[in-house]
Amino acid sequence: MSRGKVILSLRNITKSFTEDSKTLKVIDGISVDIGEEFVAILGPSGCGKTTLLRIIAGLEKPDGGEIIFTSKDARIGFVFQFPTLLPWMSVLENVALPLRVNGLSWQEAKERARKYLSLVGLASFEDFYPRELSGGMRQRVNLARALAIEPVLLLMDEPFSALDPLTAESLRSEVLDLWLWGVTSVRTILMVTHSVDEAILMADRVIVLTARPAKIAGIVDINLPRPRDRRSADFQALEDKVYELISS
Ligand SMILES: Nc1ncnc2c1ncn2[C@@H]1O[C@H](COP(=O)(O)OP(=O)(O)OP(=O)(O)O)[C@@H](O)[C@H]1O
Repeated sequence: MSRGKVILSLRNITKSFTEDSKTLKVIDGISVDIGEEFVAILGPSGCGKTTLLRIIAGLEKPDGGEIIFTSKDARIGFVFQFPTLLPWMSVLENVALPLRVNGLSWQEAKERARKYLSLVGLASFEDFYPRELSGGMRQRVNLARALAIEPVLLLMDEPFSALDPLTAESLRSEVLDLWLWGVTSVRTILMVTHSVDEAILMADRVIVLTARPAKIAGIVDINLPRPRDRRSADFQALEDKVYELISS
């Protein structure tokens, strides 16, 4: 059961890729309702997690099935594993550019960009260039750029996996705080991860996918209060449950 009102329904999504006349079935009938919640998607390497996110984002077309956005405003933000910033543009311009493309004037776009840079703690770095920033700061810019389009749904594809452990940990709690405090437009987060720990630490529900072609192996509800304690017996019991599904 999704939490809050359903904002996105996936109905029997299927997808294959054909290369050199060989067909690779990647997604094999995924159906799930997603509400106003934080959902983590876990699954073996190469099972089709990124493909599923790309299908939801409209970057890839499914072969079959339906994606239904119930909200009239279906704006989607996307945070990739590696920040895709333009090296010749400043931090401010990188965040402002998609807004400009969406029809805002440069002045409006820059004002909005400043707001989101400040939310991710980069207010004083707007004139820096991507090469002058650490990996964690670049990922913050990436996040600000995704948030600045004021999406209802935020898709994140392994957003913390290229960062050192300490930076990853602080960015995880910042993302969670921004979402929990409701200071952005984001109501729903869908995050692909390889980490069971990260999924249970952050999400309301964890969707476990099977090996390719991906089907849903099971969905685990994470009803732990936040901030969560990794050392608690409840956390560890949930880890066991998720690992069981992964190896089933
Ligand atoms: N555009 C494409 N053309 C052909 N094959 C593709 C394409 N995109 C993905 N694939 C293949 O589909 C399969 C699933 O890829 P996908 O990136 O969705 O998996 P993943 O679960 O996100 O992987 P990982 O955990 O390693 O990040 C892989 O075998 C990949 O090589």
